Amino acid sequence: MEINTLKVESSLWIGNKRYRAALSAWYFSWTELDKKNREKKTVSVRVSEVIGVEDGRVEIQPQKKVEDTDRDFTLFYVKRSGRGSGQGVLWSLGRTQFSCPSRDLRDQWVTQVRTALKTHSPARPHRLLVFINPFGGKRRGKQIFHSLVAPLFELAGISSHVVVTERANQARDHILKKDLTGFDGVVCVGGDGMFSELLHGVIGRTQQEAGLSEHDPSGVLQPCDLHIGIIPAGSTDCVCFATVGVNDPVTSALHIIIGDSQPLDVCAVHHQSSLVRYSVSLVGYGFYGDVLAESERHRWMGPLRYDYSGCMMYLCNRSYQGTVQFLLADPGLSSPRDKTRCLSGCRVCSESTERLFPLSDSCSLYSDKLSQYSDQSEGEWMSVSGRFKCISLTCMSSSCPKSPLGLSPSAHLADGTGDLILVRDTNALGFLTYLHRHTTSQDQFDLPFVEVHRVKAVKFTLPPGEDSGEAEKYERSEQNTEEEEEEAVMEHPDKPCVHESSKSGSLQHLACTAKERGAPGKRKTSDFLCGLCCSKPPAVSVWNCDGEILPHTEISCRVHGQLVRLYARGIEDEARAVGLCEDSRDCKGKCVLHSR
Ligand SMILES: CCCCCCCCCCCCC/C=C/[C@@H](O)[C@H](CO)NC(=O)CCCCCCCCCCCCCCC
Ligand SMILES: Nc1ncnc2c1ncn2[C@@H]1O[C@H](COP(=O)(O)OP(=O)(O)OP(=O)(O)O)[C@@H](O)[C@H]1O
Ligand SMILES: [Ca+2]
Repeated sequence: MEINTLKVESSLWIGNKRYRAALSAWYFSWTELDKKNREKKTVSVRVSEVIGVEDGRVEIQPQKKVEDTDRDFTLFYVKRSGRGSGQGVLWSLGRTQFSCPSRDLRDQWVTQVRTALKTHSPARPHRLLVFINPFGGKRRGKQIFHSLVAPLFELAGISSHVVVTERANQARDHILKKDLTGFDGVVCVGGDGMFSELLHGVIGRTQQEAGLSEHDPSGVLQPCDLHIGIIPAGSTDCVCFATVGVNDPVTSALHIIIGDSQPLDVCAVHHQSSLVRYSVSLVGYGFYGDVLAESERHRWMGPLRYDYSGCMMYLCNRSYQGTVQFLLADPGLSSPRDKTRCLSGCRVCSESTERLFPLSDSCSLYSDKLSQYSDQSEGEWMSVSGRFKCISLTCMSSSCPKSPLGLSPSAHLADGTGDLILVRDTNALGFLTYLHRHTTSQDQFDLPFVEVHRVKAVKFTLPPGEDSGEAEKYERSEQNTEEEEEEAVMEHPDKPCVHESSKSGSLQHLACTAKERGAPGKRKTSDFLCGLCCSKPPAVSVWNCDGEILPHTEISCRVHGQLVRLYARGIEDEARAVGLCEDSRDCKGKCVLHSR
């Protein structure tokens, strides 16, 4: 065996085939040799993607089995196994058992691989704090963690402290208040709601420790060092999907183990001078707010509640008035319609890191954390007023299984901006076309009633005279439906349904009079839709903030570039990962991911 600081090399056997194996700072590779010592196929594994090495012949799936033979060792590593249902690459645990000519050589290989991991893959977590929501998604969080993730963490030598939550906000409060010494990161097993708890905990804790207030709408926030990992086990899993490209627990566990690090923009939502919530995905008013509010009444349906409520709210054909003001991002850097995708190693995001943290270097990324806003001129505020089907602000693409390219397919995970999508009032067919384009590769912004802007900040105000009775008012108007309906029948039996008289209402099948609809108590199930839609539609909607309803209508939002870091690497371009596409921008559309 040849050993020097950078290279280890020897002959090894896999089954009855002979190989020349080599370990360098970057790769562990093995090349098959024929009887005449001619080289055949080579397999290379990046050292950064080695999960672990064990003495003997070891299996961990479906159960751990160890055959402690003297001359063997087993290498575990990341194996790319196709594209799954998303845009990214599914990872699984690769395993190869090597036989050495002597025990001594076996021990040297094991020691050298472990040394290479420590030296050349130093950002891996050693200790993690894991929160499992036993009720998220299909209620499989505990099973997913214990059967799929824990064995991988154990193999990689990661110790995890597991908290199975007993109430909402327990994970957030734990991070805000408990001693976190020794933890390299926090992990949630659940959906976007659980991620949001960790996000609020980590940002809040970091600001507390830095002595900064979260309430100043124009204040600077301290970027967070504690990494967040997501093991997807929720209903939408949008954050996982948009940052990894698939929602697969094993893929996410492997990204956590190898210590991948993906910075993420965060939007802070304020009402007057207080912080309301943070968002990384959707801050949405109108349709998406209504869908969420409606879905909360049907939690028992599980993940299907969104489809059901989506159909209901679509049929209600509502729109809302308001004024949206926004601060444009530098159009010279990128555009929401430039047809690019933010992929692993994205140039726009890397250049943003340099711009946001100008004095940073690889050793101290946040050495000048607060300088990011010092030279930033605010720019000019633009304003758009009118009636909207929906208003969406998204800091990332917000791709998810329902919409594989997302709300804004060219949005960037870490460029310090968000995409503001304004969908003006239109007829039902127009809005259906807009929604449907989220499920195909057709451009959803190429519609006359849709506009999209890349922004740094947004403000929303209601029309003058429309008092901002806030979200409770919306709730009341929804709850009072039955009483109001009863009154309508008694007082105005022939009053037409709002859709019948509505200018844009193409939902003629819903047109009916109050008398035809009948009093709520006597209504047939088939009348339910009319009950939902034909009561006086609320003049004010609610804001959906990453799946939570906000308690205020008039809000201001500001994007904080790269405020948190996830154990992820962005969406891997499969072609690039296997060496077909070296540059995500220069593949000339030949690879699958850039052919859109
Ligand atoms: C004709 C088919 C149209 C399909 C349209 C699909 C559009 C899908 C767009 C998904 C956008 C997800 C944005 C991410 C939001 C997350 O931060 C948040 C937290 O998890 N999720 C939700 O708020 C949960 C929000 C979930 C929204 C689901 C909306 C479903 C709409 C279905 C409309 C069907 C109309 C059919 C008419 C006959
Ligand atoms: N033990 C618990 N009991 C009740 N609620 C909880 C508990 N633990 C966490 N929660 C809350 O449940 C909400 C939903 O959880 P989660 O995001 O994991 O699953 P989900 O139903 O799939 O939601 P999403 O649609 O956001 O993906 C979260 O907002 C979280 O605060
Ligand atoms: Ca962004």
